[in-house]
Amino acid sequence: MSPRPLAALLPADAVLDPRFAAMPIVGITVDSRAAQPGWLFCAMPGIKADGMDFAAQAVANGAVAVLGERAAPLPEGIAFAGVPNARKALSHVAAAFHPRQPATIAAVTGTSGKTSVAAFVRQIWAALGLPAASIGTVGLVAPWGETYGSLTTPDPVALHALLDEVAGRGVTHLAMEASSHGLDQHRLDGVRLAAGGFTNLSRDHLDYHPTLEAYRDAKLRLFSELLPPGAAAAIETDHPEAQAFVDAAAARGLNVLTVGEKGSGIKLLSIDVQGFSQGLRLEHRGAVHAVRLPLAGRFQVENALVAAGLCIGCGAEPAAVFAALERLEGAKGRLERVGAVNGAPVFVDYAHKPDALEKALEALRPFVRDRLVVVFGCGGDRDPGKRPMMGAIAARLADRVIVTDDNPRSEDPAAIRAAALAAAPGAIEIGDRGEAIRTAVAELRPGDALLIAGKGHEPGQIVGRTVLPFSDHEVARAAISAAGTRSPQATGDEPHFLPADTLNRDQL
Ligand SMILES: CC(=O)N[C@H]1[C@@H](OP(=O)(O)OP(=O)(O)OC[C@H]2O[C@@H](n3ccc(=O)[nH]c3=O)[C@H](O)[C@@H]2O)O[C@H](CO)[C@@H](O)[C@@H]1O[C@H](C)C(=O)N[C@@H](C)C(=O)N[C@H](CCC(=O)O)C(=O)O
Ligand SMILES: Nc1ncnc2c1ncn2[C@@H]1O[C@H](COP(=O)(O)OP(=O)(O)OP(=O)(O)O)[C@@H](O)[C@H]1O
Ligand SMILES: N[C@H](CCC[C@H](N)C(=O)O)C(=O)O
Ligand SMILES: [Mg+2]
Repeated sequence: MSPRPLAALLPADAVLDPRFAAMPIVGITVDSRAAQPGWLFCAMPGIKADGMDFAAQAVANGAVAVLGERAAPLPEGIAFAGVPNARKALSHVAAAFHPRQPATIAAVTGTSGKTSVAAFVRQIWAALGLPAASIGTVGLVAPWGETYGSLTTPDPVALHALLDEVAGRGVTHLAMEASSHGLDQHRLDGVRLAAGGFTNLSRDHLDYHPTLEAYRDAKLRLFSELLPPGAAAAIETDHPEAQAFVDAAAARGLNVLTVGEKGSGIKLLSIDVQGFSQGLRLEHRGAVHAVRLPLAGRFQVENALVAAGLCIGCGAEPAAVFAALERLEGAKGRLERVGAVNGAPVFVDYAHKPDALEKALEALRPFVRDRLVVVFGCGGDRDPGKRPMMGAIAARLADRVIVTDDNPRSEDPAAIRAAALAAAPGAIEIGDRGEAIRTAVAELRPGDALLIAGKGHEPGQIVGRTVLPFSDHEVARAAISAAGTRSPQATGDEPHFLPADTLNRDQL
């Protein structure tokens, strides 16, 4: 990056000694360990630490300026920029340092469905011939390839570097996920948003947010503070929590488009389940559109409509948007069929919270003649209240439950499993996730279906501080081929318990 004068990077409420206004800044960071000569170190008051305590280390590494909420002793010649809110200021600085952004950016929030909606919005735009990308839990997905990132909403420095890069490479349309952490920590405050979407709200992240209300308020920020008046808001209105989002959006002067059975922007008139596809009748501005959505599960209808609403809200032609829904592909690891044993399909899914697990199991039930089997676990260092709830949902909605490890992180994996097992009578326990998947696959009979939930696209398993390479896809595929070679009657791909004429094999 070319150097920028320090004053040009700072928000209007920053206080800076004018001597330093023209100081050239060649890089920015929030991590003292990453600071380099000529950089600005932004000291964040964190959850575990206060970044200002590391200002001296940043300076020792070459930082020439420090931004923060409180002054700390700094050597002569080092600039200090005082700001009232360091996280807000960081977003401003990052956006000023990496100035390019795609012209049209849509952000989606909600407890479940963000990754799916972001993928769908990107696919719809691409189908309309627009250079489109998405940023979220599965990383950056761009016309030239995919780059995995670790956060759903990257921190502002990483986020704006990415926005600048994709805009520079010709992307004009970008869909991104707005996580509650990201909204709460002002990670998106520097993003120029054209539209915002809301899917649903249920229990999640209560290890971080003190209450469900605080969690909801973080998500509301997208509509009440971040989207500029006149921007579009696509809101799924079939959930009771939706009203608060509609009210916030209306109060902000947004162009609200509600979607769903109760929606008035895109009204869902009917759903006709056709194998793993769904025939939808939709009403938009008085016209009725018939759409064959090539995805299973009621929840994917919700996601597809929010995505359509975002694209229409950003100016796309409605009929072309509805036509594009017919070619949507599910996001990686979201109710993704990875193969079949004895005709029993095996799905990898990212449900790691109660509502998502419930929706994923409900989505598969219509396709099961004998047993619905689920393998799942719960993440360590995350809201422990989710564990018994997920155990109870699995026991209620599946016929065979295997409780295994997800990402134990710093916790004792056996204690995490015990919390889920306590609410799941009849469940069996197999801690080793690979072994749990192999056991479930080996037992599959005609008429069964298997859901492997919780890790979706994740390429590793976090145990302690180590990330061990692990992929549900790879383990499941290996187990399926091992079962296939053992079982003479295995047919490979046909889930023969479904009427053949209702099948859409591409999506199975
Ligand atoms: C809980 C959480 O959100 N933490 C985020 C937060 O870190 P923090 O406030 O805890 O940082 P801290 O450890 O207290 O340190 C304070 C500051 O001192 C700095 N520091 C620290 C040590 C040092 O030697 N030198 C130094 O400069 C740190 O860089 C930091 O800026 O701010 C950091 C950037 O400023 C984020 O990288 C970090 O995300 C961590 C890695 C994380 O795991 N976040 C997850 C929970 C998260 O954000 N998840 C959401 C939701 C996912 C979803 O459900 O979809 C996401 O968007 O991914
Ligand atoms: N609209 C929805 N309602 C309920 N459950 C959903 C919905 N969409 C997806 N799910 C379930 O939640 C899981 C995660 O979906 P997705 O990755 O699209 O959501 P997300 O909001 O990005 O989640 P995360 O915050 O964990 O990244 C899916 O695998 C599926 O089980
Ligand atoms: N972004 C989510 C991902 C959870 C994934 C799940 N596999 C788990 O580890 O709980 C989180 O950090 O809470
Ligand atoms: Mg996500």
